[in-house]
Amino acid sequence: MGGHFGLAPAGGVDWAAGRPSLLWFALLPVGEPSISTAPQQSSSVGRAPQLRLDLVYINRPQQEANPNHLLILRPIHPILMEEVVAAAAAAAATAGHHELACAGAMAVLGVLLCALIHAAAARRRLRRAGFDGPKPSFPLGNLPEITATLKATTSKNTRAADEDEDQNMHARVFPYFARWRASFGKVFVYWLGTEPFLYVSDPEFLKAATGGAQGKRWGKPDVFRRDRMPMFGRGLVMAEGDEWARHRNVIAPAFSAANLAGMVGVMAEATAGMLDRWAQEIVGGDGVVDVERGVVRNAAEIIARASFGVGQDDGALVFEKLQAMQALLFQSNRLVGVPLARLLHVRRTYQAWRLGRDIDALLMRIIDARRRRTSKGKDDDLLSLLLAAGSSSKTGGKLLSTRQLIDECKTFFFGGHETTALALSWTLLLLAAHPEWQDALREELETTTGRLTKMGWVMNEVLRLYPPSPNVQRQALEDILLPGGQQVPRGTNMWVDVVAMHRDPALWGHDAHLFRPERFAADPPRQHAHRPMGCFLPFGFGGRICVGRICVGRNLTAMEYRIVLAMTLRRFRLEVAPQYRHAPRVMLSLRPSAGIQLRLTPL
Ligand code: HEM
Repeated sequence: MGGHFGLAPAGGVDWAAGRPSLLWFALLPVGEPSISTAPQQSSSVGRAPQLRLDLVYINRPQQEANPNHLLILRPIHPILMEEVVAAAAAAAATAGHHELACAGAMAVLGVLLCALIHAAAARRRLRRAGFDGPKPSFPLGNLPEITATLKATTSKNTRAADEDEDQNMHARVFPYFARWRASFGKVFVYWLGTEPFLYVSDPEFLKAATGGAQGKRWGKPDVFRRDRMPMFGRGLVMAEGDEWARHRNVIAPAFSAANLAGMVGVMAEATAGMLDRWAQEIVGGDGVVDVERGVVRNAAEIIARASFGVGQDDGALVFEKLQAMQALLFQSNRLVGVPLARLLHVRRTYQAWRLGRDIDALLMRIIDARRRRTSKGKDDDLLSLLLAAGSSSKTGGKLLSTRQLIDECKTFFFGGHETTALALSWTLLLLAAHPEWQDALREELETTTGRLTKMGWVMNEVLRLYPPSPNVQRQALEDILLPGGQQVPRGTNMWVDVVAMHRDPALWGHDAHLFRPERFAADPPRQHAHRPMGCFLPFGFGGRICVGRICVGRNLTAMEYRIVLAMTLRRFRLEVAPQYRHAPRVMLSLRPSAGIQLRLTPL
């Protein structure tokens, strides 16, 4: 893909005169003397070196009287080309009215062409490397098949979390992957728009591709970065390289067990409130409550209070706006990877941007207020711990900037509450369907003062069957050579199908679909001889894992899980309500899309 490509109006049409027809444009190689001589004027627009778009006005010697405008496009990554469109529009805004329209049309065409060239080249490289997969179309890739298969599956909700009915959970939440897996195996390539994704549900392949030194060759996919920017900013989830390592070093100690102990009170108080509301709700009724709604709301409140406090300053308002943003972003059914698809969601993007701006301003006020009073040591939330950590000698005195602190607060909120809430919600459902495990956990709570072993097994088993993060993604930062000789080209995304791996009978046995927490007693997932490493990935893998040598979220999740579950089991007996419909669905997370209705009987 060396050199440039030029877009020039064919047939001598002078589009600068305001009568361009997009169909007339032809792709011409630039660099031939007859075309690229004597540029009269050149404007380079774009914000980063790889985003260069040169609008070059040339005079062909043989067409002195009819100057053509030539747009030179460097073959850059198509996702970045959306930036180019924005930049081109900005540049064109300084020109006359019709020039604006022409520049816009040229830019759109340029983006599409660039994406087409890029996708075709990537497809060739992947096929050469031996990766097969369903045939994509341009510019949607395999999205039409994904949408059609999903539509055909959604009506098949079953009544309860009965294991036999749930045997095909993977095919229910990822019907397209199940179908392609049957044709192409556990590793194949599919396309979201013009973005190639290496689908992986084979732990051996995953280990070969990302284990050891290979791990550093993978980053977070660009294609999701922009979509998730309003949620995570440039916080830990999205940061890369040295910046990521620095953030992680500052943040990790704030999540230590000792620091989190100060949050037990917050968790217990919020949970008591939730249980009181449930107790009131069932008085005089049929005893049925949608526990998922309550648990999600409770977890959001806990993480907001634990992160930046909601009882003072503008905390409550930030919490409200973060929730509004989450609702907004969840609605969006984006055409991921499709060039220019963002332009179809302009209103929503604008709303998210405005909410983001308000949230940032409020958080900035909170941080400023904290900076003024940290010396008094009044607050024990994560924000204060981070402010304190930044000034400690252990971190080399490196403070996170206000901007970075804002992004981390948002990251904790979006990364931390829903995952924990979903783990708890699915747990309540499975315990309601398995009263013997409710009894076992109650007994453990009565008799044990230390480690709650059985509760640990239950948590692992729930995360295996219903992983709140049903997939983990990466993008190759460079060409990656696999031990078998295959090469994954730079820029290829990887989509690790956690649900498929967690429910694969070849990895977990013929009862893989059954709720059997005791399998984690005899068989800890990372130690069993016949089970490959990396077949249990609820928190991701490698350096970016949520639960790693340096813990980020696990301590908080584990503590909240224990507190909420213990308090709930002590207060109520749980049964699956007749109105419950089992409808697990992937909406970023793996959610019970019709809620979780349980009958609660006070104990
Ligand atoms: C059951 C609960 C949770 C689950 C299932 C979960 C899952 C995950 C997953 C799958 C990843 C991506 C890992 C990868 O790319 O390999 C991740 C990363 C992350 N999680 Fe969690 N998480 C949970 C709880 C939390 C909590 C409570 C917090 C913080 C308040 C949190 C903060 C983060 C952060 C900051 C990252 C990015 C780490 C990095 O890139 O270095 N998570 N989590």
